[in-house]
Amino acid sequence: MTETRKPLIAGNWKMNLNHLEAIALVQKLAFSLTREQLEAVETVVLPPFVDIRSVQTLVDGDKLVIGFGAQDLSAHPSGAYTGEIAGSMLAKLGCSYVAVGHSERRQYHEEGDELVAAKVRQALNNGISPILCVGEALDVREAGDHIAHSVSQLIAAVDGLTEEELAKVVVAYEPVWAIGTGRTASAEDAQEVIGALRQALGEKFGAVAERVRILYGGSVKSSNVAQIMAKPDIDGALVGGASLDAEEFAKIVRFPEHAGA
Ligand SMILES: O=C(CO)COP(=O)(O)O
Repeated sequence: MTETRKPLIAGNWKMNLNHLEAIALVQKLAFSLTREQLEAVETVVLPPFVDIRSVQTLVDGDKLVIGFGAQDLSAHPSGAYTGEIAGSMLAKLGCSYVAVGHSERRQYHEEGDELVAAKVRQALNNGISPILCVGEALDVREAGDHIAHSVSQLIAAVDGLTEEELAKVVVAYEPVWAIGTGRTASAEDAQEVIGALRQALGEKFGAVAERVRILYGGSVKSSNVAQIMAKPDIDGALVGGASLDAEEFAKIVRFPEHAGA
């Protein structure tokens, strides 16, 4: 974390919580966090598509300083793509962010680098910041190729963007072996890869790389977030399981207050 990039804590709910449960969670979150805390740390939820309209109504109605977005979007602008959701539809709902290239999409829906790049393009074309997820599986890490693998996923997805577009991208380093396993990467391991990601962006795009926020994701909890956030290149967290509990998620957002952690 550095003074120049605002910390971002985003909760990826995955396929959990219906729209009523979504309202309840966001309300609890709003009660648990002060305006100062929400202004110090940008706080975002990524609910399932069907919850977004309800979350939008609550956030707008109560003027909450909580952002929201989606977990995926179509690579196409509109048309005969049954079951898909266009970036323009998400923009109309007030989404500020959309996760792109999450390892669960790459793994279970066979999303490759080309498709991920097209989704990044669609997000930016609609004024939405993609949260671009990259990260290696266990076999890749054991082979010592985790940096090359993650850098390659990143560069493939941002190739061709302008500096101005890149500045709107949020990157999330999520090692697959740390997702939902309770096995968090050490803060040093996360910094190693995230530092390399920023360096690769710097080599390709120049100084704008210093403005790109790069998050860590994988078993982040209130008990480990402060150590992770203490690293210079880590600007926030993409939180899965722990974001489904309002009190725990609020504790994560309050990481600057975790004394001496
Ligand atoms: O995949 C993740 C967030 O996108 C991380 O999930 P967990 O926090 O449940 O490990």
